[in-house]
Amino acid sequence: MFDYNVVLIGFMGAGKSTIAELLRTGWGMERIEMDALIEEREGMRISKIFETKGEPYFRDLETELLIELQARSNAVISCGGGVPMRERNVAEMKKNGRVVLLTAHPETILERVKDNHDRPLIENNKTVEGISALMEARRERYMAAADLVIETDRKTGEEICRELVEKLHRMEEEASR
Ligand SMILES: Nc1ncnc2c1ncn2[C@@H]1O[C@H](COP(=O)(O)OP(=O)(O)O)[C@@H](O)[C@H]1O
Ligand SMILES: O=C(O)C1=C[C@@H](OP(=O)(O)O)[C@@H](O)[C@H](O)C1
Ligand SMILES: [Mg+2]
Repeated sequence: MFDYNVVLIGFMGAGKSTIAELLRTGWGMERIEMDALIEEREGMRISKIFETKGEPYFRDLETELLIELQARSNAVISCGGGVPMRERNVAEMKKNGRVVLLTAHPETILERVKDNHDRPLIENNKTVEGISALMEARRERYMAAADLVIETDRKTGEEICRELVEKLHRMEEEASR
């Protein structure tokens, strides 16, 4: 469908993994889930990697994986929420990808993540205030990395996918004019 990768970024719970799966099933794109690949290779859940090896170790794995993924195309790459915080990572994802930022308000995020316990960075402060603070700290880098921004509050996954595909096609048309 695309001759590049679609790279999904955004805060935890913005819907990156969900939208990647829908683009796989509904649009036939190959789905690459960075967190799942890292878990598989390390033989450990993300929370266990943070606990036993530390966050910097995990961040290095993310960078190595992104570099490796540049060999792909027409894949949807679902990043972990922290990936765009490293400038090097953003440079990598832009080499062969269009970067799509999914956003949602902290209240929506809290509702979506409250019953999941595999997000170590928010596990100890799962409140609107805690989520807002981390979101604010990340906003600037997220926006700087994005080629396209899609708000996800009160939209279904299918609606978000349709909007994403339409906007990317429109971007291509405009670029080719
Ligand atoms: N548009 C949406 N509307 C309602 N719930 C959603 C939506 N997108 C994702 N979710 C739910 O929110 C939770 C987190 O989504 P996920 O795709 O894992 O986010 P991310 O990968 O960005 O952390 C999941 O339970 C998912 O089913
Ligand atoms: O925002 C982050 O720093 C993280 C987000 C998580 O992925 P999701 O965004 O898919 O929850 C996961 O990579 C890890 O817990 C760190
Ligand atoms: Mg995810």
